[in-house]
Amino acid sequence: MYSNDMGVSTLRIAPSILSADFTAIASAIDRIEQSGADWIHLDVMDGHFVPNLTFGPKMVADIRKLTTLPLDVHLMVQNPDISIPWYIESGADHITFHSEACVHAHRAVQQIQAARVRAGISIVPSTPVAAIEPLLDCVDIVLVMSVNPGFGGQQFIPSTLQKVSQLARARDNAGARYDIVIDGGVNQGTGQQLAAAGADVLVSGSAFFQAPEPARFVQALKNPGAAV
Ligand SMILES: O=C(CO)[C@H](O)[C@H](O)COP(=O)(O)O
Ligand SMILES: [Fe+2]
Repeated sequence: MYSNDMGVSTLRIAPSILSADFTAIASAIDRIEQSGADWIHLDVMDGHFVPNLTFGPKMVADIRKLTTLPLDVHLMVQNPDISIPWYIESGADHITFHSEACVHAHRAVQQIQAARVRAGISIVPSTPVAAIEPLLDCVDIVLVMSVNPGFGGQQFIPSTLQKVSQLARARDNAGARYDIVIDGGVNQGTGQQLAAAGADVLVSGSAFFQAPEPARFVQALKNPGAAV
């Protein structure tokens, strides 16, 4: 559920800099900090796993110097085990990689956690939750893609909601501890549905950077249904 005993929202918001102006990254980080958001989501794309390229570990290290907010690195790269050490070194707090891109996913989770970084596993819209079931007792984050990865500003895929409920139920039944993070097409409408289904963290790129008042936007996502 997305509120605690005191009725305070426990939903966390992770703006993605994918929709920021990369020539003005410090001002984008400032916008995120001023908004009251919880994490900064950093989309690393390699042009192979997804048909787009973004940035690498230097950008993550440079952003690390600007903020103490948790840096949530989303690796959309083939064979992430090769590059995981680069992102550990660059100061990431969380490293999430794709199940579809990594043969030895369990080993990659151990590699990340051995560096005291939170480890996440992600699935694209066509991958079922069952594909990552053997990892659910050891990961810190499950990132469910609600669009096909590669680009911001796409439309939310509704079948994601069922995956979120399935993951929330599986966690309760097993006493596991992962955060359920949803990435792609999040806005106030889809955010409300995702919160009700059991999401813990909402990533928002285009909607966050288009919002005229980022702090108001973050509050509205955290408190679905409330007038803010
Ligand atoms: O991983 C991603 C794309 O692959 C981005 O994090 C995601 O798409 C966020 O952008 P938006 O909120 O505009 O959908
Ligand atoms: Fe992402």
